[in-house]
Amino acid sequence: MNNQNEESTIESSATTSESDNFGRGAISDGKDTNANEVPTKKLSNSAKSIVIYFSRSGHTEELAKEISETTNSDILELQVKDPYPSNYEETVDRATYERENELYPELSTDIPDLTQYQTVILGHPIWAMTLANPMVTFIQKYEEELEGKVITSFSTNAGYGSGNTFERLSELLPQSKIEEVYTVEDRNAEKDKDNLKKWLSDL
Ligand SMILES: Cc1cc2nc3c(=O)[nH]c(=O)nc-3n(C[C@H](O)[C@H](O)[C@H](O)COP(=O)(O)O)c2cc1C
Repeated sequence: MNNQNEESTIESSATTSESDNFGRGAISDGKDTNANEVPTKKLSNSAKSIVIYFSRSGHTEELAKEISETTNSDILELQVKDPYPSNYEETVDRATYERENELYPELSTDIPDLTQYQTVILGHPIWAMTLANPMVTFIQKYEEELEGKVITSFSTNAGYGSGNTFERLSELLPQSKIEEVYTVEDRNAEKDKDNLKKWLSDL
């Protein structure tokens, strides 16, 4: 099944209502990258790892903060210059157009010097069974800076898993060491702490 069909499957088969804010109902609620609030950023001189994430409706962001705290990693939230609409369907339409035309969105985030980090932990939602578009922008732009580093990713999804995340990371970052990825259905993140812990301990 190709990505487009997978995405359509999410759209048509999702059973969530807008009100529970998961899966198809995951509206951009003003608490994430579309907000006017200050983006998450904690950078130190000493950390050996950094969490760099994009989140549209807040689920990946929660996980990002937890992972950064647990691993004593620095943390940086990516924002796009032109925020995605709060409406889910409109976001899907825009994301599909961007992906199909390889017009990944411009970021507005200043990226720090990544030299000090041995490990870069990327966080993103799953869009069309792959990395959300803004993460592709980041990786393509900073491929050289990520060379030689250990790279892994965590993601939240609407129940369909991580898709081709690992393969896509390996393809985009051929000079990095890609570790096993972690993904969780957004509504189950709270219940999946044992798996998260295990994944982190294997890093
Ligand atoms: C444009 C778009 C495409 C999506 N495609 C998928 C998908 O292919 N598979 C899936 O399981 N979830 C998909 N989702 C659902 C999100 O991955 C899920 O709601 C995620 O938790 C959102 O993370 P966030 O709150 O950090 O933005 C999609 C959501 C959007 C907005």
